[in-house]
Amino acid sequence: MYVNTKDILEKASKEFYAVPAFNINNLEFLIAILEGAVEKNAPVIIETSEGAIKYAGNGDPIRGAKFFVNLVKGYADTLNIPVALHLDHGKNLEYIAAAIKAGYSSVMIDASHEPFEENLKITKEVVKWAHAAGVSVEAELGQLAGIEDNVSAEENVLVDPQQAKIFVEETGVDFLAPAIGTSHGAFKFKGEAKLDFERLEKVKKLTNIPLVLHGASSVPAKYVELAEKYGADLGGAKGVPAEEIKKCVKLGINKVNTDTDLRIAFLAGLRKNLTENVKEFDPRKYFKEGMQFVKDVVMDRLEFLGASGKA
Ligand SMILES: O=C(COP(=O)(O)O)N(O)CCCOP(=O)(O)O
Ligand SMILES: [Zn+2]
Repeated sequence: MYVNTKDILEKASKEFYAVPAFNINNLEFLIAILEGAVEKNAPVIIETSEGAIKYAGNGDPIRGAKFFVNLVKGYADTLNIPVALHLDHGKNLEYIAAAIKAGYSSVMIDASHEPFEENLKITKEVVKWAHAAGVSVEAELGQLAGIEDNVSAEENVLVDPQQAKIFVEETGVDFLAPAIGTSHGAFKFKGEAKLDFERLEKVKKLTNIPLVLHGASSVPAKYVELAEKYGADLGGAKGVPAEEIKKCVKLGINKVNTDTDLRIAFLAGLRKNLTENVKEFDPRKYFKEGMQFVKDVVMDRLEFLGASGKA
């Protein structure tokens, strides 16, 4: 069933587990994610960035947002697990408006690149707007480095826990993404993973709302190696070890953003399938292996985050 993200996350926050938020850009990832969540009897959050909405709507935010609401809501309403649809890294008010209007469960207003006061002001506005439409809101404090399509920043700026307390009180935001050292994409960390657990613990104590971990892909070696075996070049790919993510969940992370892991798993399956079936030209066949690998990553993540059986 199609639900509000806040309902999923408040339950997770109370019971100290986390729910993965998986990014999609197409039908195949959505099917693989939802079927994995059904198999694990788990709640799941589907999220689309502005880049995904632009891609699905061929540049038109209203078309792209409506496309995803109809696709996700249509599929979710036939299932007995809670499914929410979230706008990830909303920066452009046109996209945020399109998502709210189309019927997204929640939106992220990402004004983390702005000075604190400006981020607070913009977030407060969006919260008023979204809440009036029954839509919950995520915001970000501090900045993640790293690069994905539309989401990039030069360097990490870690969250200030005292600022987080003021920010949550003043804006009424429903869940918060504190930057604690992760980064987007497949090439995280120069050396060893370094997450600021102390800072995270302080933010949870001072805000007491569901928290979000961005840049949380683990970049599993098995899929990197398989993709490279069939011609990909992912040299130096490195993610967040699962154990570090589990520690973050214990300290109050309840939404875990995962995009890169699905991309690499799908890439490995697609490259393998196309190489081994040179005569195949039916996408319903040559996408299957990549979809299965995505489903495997989804089920593994639901398990280790403690979301399995929580539907
Ligand atoms: O936090 C994450 C994903 O982190 P990951 O790269 O570690 O999976 N996200 O918010 C996903 C951002 C995707 O943006 P785009 O569609 O523009 O490429
Ligand atoms: Zn992110």
